[in-house]
Parts: sequence; structure tokens; C-alpha cells
Amino acid sequence: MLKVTTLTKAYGKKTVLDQISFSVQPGEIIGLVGENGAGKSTLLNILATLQKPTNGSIHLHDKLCQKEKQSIRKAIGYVPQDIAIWEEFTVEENMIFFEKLAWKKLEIKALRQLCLDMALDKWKEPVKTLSGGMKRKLNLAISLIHDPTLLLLDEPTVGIDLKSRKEIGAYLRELASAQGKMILYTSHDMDEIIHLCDRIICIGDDPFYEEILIDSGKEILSF
Ligand SMILES: Nc1ncnc2c1ncn2[C@@H]1O[C@H](COP(=O)(O)OP(=O)(O)OP(=O)(O)O)[C@@H](O)[C@H]1O
Repeated sequence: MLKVTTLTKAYGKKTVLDQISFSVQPGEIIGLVGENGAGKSTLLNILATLQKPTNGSIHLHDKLCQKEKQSIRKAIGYVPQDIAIWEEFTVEENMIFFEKLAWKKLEIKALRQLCLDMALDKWKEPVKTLSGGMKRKLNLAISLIHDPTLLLLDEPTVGIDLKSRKEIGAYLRELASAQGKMILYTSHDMDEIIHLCDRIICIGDDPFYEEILIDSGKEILSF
């Protein structure tokens, strides 16, 4: 379980995240929404242990993340907004490269299966020839190499076509329900958020998001 308690982040005098508390159970997909600059990426960065909170605590599987950073990182898969893969390498070479950096080792067959699971079959193609959607799928596959229990996805489907979005959504649902992964997911696509997520966290002062989600039937937490 992930437990976030009264988490606050300030940059100088500006408080971006103010006393945020929530928990995530295995198998849950949580949507994070809010206007540009509301603090969604900041929250994901803090959960990924890449930034320190100003106050508050985060526990993952009962371990305090601020204290046990190294072991906590093994349980986290993080896909930032910007695609971070080698353009000149093939899909296969990228997967092998990142497998070498991962703490858990996987056979090539298993690496390939990770890509196939999300309908990415261009194994021998250079990444520079892939579409944006395929690159996002590869980024996601890379984040899964070490079999994390917590997946943090910052706009994983931005700018990609409906079919690829549906494929990624279906795969995330499968990861949550079949493998019990906890997924935190940001998107500006409210239909996608409503369709995919079990619960939704609205960040920021603007009530706009809460208002348009109110009829979704989903549990909404606002901060
Ligand atoms: N290193 C930093 N120093 C100072 N301010 C920062 C820093 N990083 C982010 N901010 C500010 O914190 C606020 C939240 O930024 P963040 O990127 O988390 O928002 P976001 O909700 O992810 O936005 P978007 O939807 O545009 O991706 C913004 O006002 C941003 O300018």
C-alpha cells in the first residue's frame, strides 16, 4: 500500500502542494487531475523520491520513503512526461540497455513479451522510425522491466491516437487487476480518466475539475 500523509511542497514562498493525504491499495488506478501548474508532476516526482517534500510523509509497503530511498526505488516505475529513450537504437537495443541498468534481470524473451503485451511489435525497428504512441509504449515497457509495484505515469497518452490510448489503457487495467500494481496516472483527458481510474485526485484551487467530474460516479479527493 502507498500512504501519503499531509504532504506539503513549497518552492520558496509558493506552496504548490498543501497537506495532501491519500492512500492507494494494490490493484487501484488513481487519476491525478488539475490545471497546468497545479502540482501534478511535482507530486509524482516526490513519490518517485526525485524531489523532497517540504513536510509530510510517504510510506510504501510500510517503509518510510524519505528514509529508505534505495530500496523504495526498486518498487517504483516512473514514466516522466518527456520520452527518455535512445532514438538511434532499435526497440530491442533500448530494452536491453535499460535492462542492464535495472536491478532485476530479464531474459530477452521476457523483454520482448513486455513490448508485445502492449501491442508494440517493432522489435528490430530503430526508435526514430516509430510513432509518438509507439515511443510512449516503449517508455512504459522500460519502466516495467524491474517489475515495480507502484507505477507513476505523467501523461503517458498525451498526443497519441485513440487506438494506442485504448491499448495502453487496457494494458494498465490488466497490470492493476492481474498483478496488483498501484498506478498513479495524470492526464488532461477527462474521458480517459473517468473510464480508466478507480478514484480521482483533483489538485489546485480551481473547482473546475471537481465540477466536471462530479457526475462520473467516481470517488473524488480534492486538495
Ligand atoms: N524547481 C522548481 N522551482 C520552482 N518552482 C517550480 C519548480 N518546479 C515546478 N515549479 C512550479 O510548481 C508549480 C507546479 O508545477 P508542476 O509541473 O508540478 O505542475 P503540473 O500540474 O504538473 O503542470 P502541467 O499540467 O502543466 O504538467 C508550477 O507553478 C511550477 O512553475
